[in-house]
Amino acid sequence: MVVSSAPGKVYLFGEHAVVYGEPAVPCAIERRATVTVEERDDEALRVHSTDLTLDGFTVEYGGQADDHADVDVPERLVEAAVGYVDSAAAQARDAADRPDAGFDITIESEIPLGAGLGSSAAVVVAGIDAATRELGVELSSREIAQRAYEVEYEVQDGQASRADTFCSAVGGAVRVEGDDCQPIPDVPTLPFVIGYDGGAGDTGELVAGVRRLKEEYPFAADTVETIGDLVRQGERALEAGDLDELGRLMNFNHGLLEALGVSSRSLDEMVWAARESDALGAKLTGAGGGGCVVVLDETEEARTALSYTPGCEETFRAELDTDGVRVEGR
Ligand SMILES: Nc1ncnc2c1ncn2[C@@H]1O[C@H](COP(=O)(O)OP(=O)(O)OP(=O)(O)O)[C@@H](O)[C@H]1O
Ligand SMILES: C[C@@](O)(CCO)CC(=O)[O-]
Ligand SMILES: [Mg+2]
Repeated sequence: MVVSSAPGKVYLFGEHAVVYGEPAVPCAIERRATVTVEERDDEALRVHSTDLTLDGFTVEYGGQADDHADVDVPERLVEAAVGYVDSAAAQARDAADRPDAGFDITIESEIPLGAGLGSSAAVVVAGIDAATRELGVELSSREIAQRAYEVEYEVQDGQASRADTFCSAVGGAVRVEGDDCQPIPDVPTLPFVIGYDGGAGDTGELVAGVRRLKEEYPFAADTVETIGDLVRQGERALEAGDLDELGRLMNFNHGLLEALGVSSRSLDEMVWAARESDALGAKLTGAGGGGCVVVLDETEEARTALSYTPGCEETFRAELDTDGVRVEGR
């Protein structure tokens, strides 16, 4: 039995545009998905997730068994979850050259689902790490990132960047532009506050929506390029440790994401509440459509303002996590 964990992330800048080759800067946060993997005697896969909803679910298929046991959550959610886990298991079998290996997989995650904090990438990265180790193979974090990217690419219908998976695998703040993925050394302390509206967006659908908009309106394609310019400027601010400028650029980035149609009323309300509390900057994070905003604020004011915002269900501080994927136990 092997237990591995991997962090979720927020985007300082650049989500969506990164899918089209522009640079992006995601930062790993101290909220983790933990995946326990135990090899089985048969070829089946049994997936148990304790927190997909309050009650969780168990599903077993392949081999002898092919049933959905204790399914107390919508079938659609179970199918989406199984898509990622199934594909992560296939990557582990491939890496270990054990095409017939079966697994019992248990997922425990502190990362809200579909909320822009990279739950899918964290589950896949931790899952590949634990399953390969269980089969006696140790991959580097870059190899895990590559395989996890292949999973997201497959499940998101060929529309995924390397950003979430690379960030979750290596931890810290990273820069991703096309195939080029690099850790960013010496980042200043980034006082992140997260506001969560309790909702979710479907990453695959939101990415497809931006693609359609880009095809229909040339100025939407220009907006994507503008986000790339903004990210390059943001990288200079990050290097200089200029938090005021980072905040201004986050606000600008939110406006551009809003123009691309991936914000929502509750995300906008949280962004405005944070701005009015004099936070340095605020934007949605991840695919959007609902879920989380990330706020840069050194005080507790933004958090208080968010907690009084009708659409906001939960707030928390998010410290940068310098650890990527790691083994928690055997
Ligand atoms: N605890 C979990 N157990 C099982 N599957 C999970 C779990 N957490 C996430 N997933 C899988 O990841 C999917 C959510 O991924 P999606 O990419 O839509 O959102 P996200 O990764 O949370 O946000 P974003 O990609 O915007 O950062 C879920 O539908 C499910 O398939
Ligand atoms: C929207 C997106 O840019 C980030 C989702 O967290 C999609 C991706 O990079 O694959
Ligand atoms: Mg995701």
